[in-house]
Amino acid sequence: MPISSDVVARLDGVEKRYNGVTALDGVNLLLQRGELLAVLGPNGAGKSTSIGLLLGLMRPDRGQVELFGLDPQRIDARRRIGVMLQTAMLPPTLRVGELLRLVASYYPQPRPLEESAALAGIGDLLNRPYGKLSGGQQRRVQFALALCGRPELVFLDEPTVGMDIDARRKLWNAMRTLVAEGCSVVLTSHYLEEAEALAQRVIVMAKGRVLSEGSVDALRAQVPLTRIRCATDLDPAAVSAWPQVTSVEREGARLLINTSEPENVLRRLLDADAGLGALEVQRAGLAEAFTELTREEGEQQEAA
Ligand SMILES: Nc1ncnc2c1ncn2[C@@H]1O[C@H](COP(=O)(O)OP(=O)(O)OP(=O)(O)O)[C@@H](O)[C@H]1O
Repeated sequence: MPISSDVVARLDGVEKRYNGVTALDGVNLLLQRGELLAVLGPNGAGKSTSIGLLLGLMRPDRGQVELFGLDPQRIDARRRIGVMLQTAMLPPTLRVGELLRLVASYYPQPRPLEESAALAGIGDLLNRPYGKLSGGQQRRVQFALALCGRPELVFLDEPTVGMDIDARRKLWNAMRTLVAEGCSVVLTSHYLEEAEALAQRVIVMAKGRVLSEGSVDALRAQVPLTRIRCATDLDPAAVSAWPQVTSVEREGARLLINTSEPENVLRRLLDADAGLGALEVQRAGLAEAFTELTREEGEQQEAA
């Protein structure tokens, strides 16, 4: 079947094993032009392996891998991507401006240096040797290197680890700018709020398989939980035995209740405790959906 030119990256029925360990077990993934796809999953889920295959760093045992419809090891495919991996080995004595010029020279139509520096918020670091920067500053330089070639597709593997909140927000804005320019982004992250804030589409992986795929809203809807928080003297163990209560935690004087039937549980709470106060009711976020999905997967595998 011909692949639409809007597909920039594709894994099709991909299997990958390392000495008997199955890292990917039949993974399908399509990335469209101009979308930000977040790949989520617990440690060992297969996220880095999926990215490594798309970067041509390794070959699949089965299935097909394509970048812009080409073999990912082809130079004409690689010139269209930018990459920020979890670890970067960059020469510590080179100044940031020199590094940016060097990496930009690999690309046919790079961004002007000032534009890359402004997007990554490193305008004041250009004359500093890379090795003398803080961890968070180095991450911002690595981000600038990923986007300096004006790539059509950027891979960001846990890009905001080690950044303070301000730097993280700035990087989020820069990612939004890239996407607005039509660039596609593959983002892996352990910060679920990052996926929630940025992603058009989310893939949840566990144990080498894709468990769920869709928008953040669709993923949330798969786990229709509501979170009730209130100050009460009720016994958490008793509340957790009520029907449709998924979990109960104590947070100081408050209880945190997850439920699929918030109206019924609220009615019962108010009846049971006339002194109940500080009530908050909130739809569960991506974090709860993600925990629920990966927990179910673990239980199914244990039962099998
Ligand atoms: N080079 C390797 N040799 C042997 N096993 C490997 C190798 N790389 C990955 N694995 C195994 O493959 C599986 C998937 O690993 P992968 O690094 O893709 O997961 P991940 O989702 O990126 O995890 P993390 O969130 O911890 O980065 C794991 O069981 C891992 O131990």
